[in-house]
Amino acid sequence: MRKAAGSKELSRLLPSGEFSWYNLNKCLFNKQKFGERLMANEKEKQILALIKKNPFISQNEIARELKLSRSAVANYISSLMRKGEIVGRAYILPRERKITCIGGANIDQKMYLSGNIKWRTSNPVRTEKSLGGVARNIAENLGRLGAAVSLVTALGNDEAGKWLQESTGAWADLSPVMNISGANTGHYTAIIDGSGEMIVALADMGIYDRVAAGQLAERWNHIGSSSFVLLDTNFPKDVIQYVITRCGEEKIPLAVATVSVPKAEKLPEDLSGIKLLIVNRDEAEAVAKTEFSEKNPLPLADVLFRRGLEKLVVTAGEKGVFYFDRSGFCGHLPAPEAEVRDVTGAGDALAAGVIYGLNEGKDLTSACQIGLACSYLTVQSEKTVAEELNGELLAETVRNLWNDTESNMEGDF
Ligand SMILES: Nc1ncnc2c1ncn2[C@@H]1O[C@H](COP(=O)(O)OP(=O)(O)O)[C@@H](O)[C@H]1O
Ligand SMILES: O=c1[nH]cc([C@@H]2O[C@H](COP(=O)(O)O)[C@@H](O)[C@H]2O)c(=O)[nH]1
Repeated sequence: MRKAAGSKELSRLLPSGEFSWYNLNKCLFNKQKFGERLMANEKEKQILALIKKNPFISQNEIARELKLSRSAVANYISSLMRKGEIVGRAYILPRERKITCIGGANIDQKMYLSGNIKWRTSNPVRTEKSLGGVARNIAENLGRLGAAVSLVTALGNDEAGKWLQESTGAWADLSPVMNISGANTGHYTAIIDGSGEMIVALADMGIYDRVAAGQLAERWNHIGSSSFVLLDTNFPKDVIQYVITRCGEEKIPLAVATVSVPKAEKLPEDLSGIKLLIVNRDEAEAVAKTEFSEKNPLPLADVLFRRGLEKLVVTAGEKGVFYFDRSGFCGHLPAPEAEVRDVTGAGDALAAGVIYGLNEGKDLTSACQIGLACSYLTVQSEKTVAEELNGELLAETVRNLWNDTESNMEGDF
């Protein structure tokens, strides 16, 4: 028989399977220690189960799941390593240069009037269908530019979901898509007047309310290895909060595009964790609860920086973009004059271009020029994402539009 173990040695013996009567008897002399040990064993078992399920799980994730502090998790893991229950760590690969877009994928139905709308009577229109959804549009734009991109969205098991899956699969990795049974894929209906401007749009997107933070957590292996994440505000508030918190904790650059005024209001008070917020003027006012003035937009930017935001891009239709960095740098670039056919998707194209530029290491001014070039191509197309967009056309458009312009227009209001 083994030599009697002291209480310290005992703690090493207990979980390793060598649980003899002798050891147990010794334990009974120290009931309190034994009780603590059992609790520790329970936690260690739970930690082991989580690691078996996901060998890449981080200590922060374990801590969150088991409601422990990260340092307590670290202690349990050291103990498990000493006992040989964990023999080493999974290799952590460098972040891939992959952009993950999280949010909506819809079918867009656009009704084109030949002139102005006449209310309370029927108006003749021409109807077109195309693929939409802010996160999906941004993913397709990025894919067309040649970026490695993936899309985390929610699709119904219907014809629309099938169409979205088949067509967007050409531009983005759709392996993290969530299929929601019994829900209709999102639909967006817009009425466009004779000048290409949207008069009103209707969003039938109840499917996004079925998305829960747990579904994002299950996909975090995929999301967490991205070099940039884009989140739109289609999903519920707690899902938005979850992505912002995790990207902040794990220092993953996160851009948020706000979708619409009602959906912009889902953003939390604390914006730390967001590297870049892309909003139009109305959405900017809704998030900041402050008036946006083109002559002096700094007070609005300042409100958002005080809430933890790092960079802000405000799109202003034909007036172009206003951009700001918490460091105090800011600028304005007008939109290139274009023959507008349909503005749908122009904001998403702009967001895609800015994210593409930042992911390529460009400064904010150059990234905004890339964004404006993308939206310039989009407003001239009836499609929500310009079909002719590719890396070469973008480079040529940027050269043609910005070659003779001073690119750094700091403080120019
Ligand atoms: N009438 C227009 N003429 C030229 N460019 C436009 C026009 N409308 C929009 N754009 C371009 O699309 C971008 C986004 O448009 P905006 O209307 O601000 O956003 P959203 O479509 O998201 O509401 C603008 O910054 C601009 O570059
Ligand atoms: O509540 C929403 N409204 C609209 C969209 C999408 O927004 C796009 C239009 O973008 P923009 O605002 O840039 O025109 C459309 O493809 C539409 O499907 C969305 O995802 N969620």
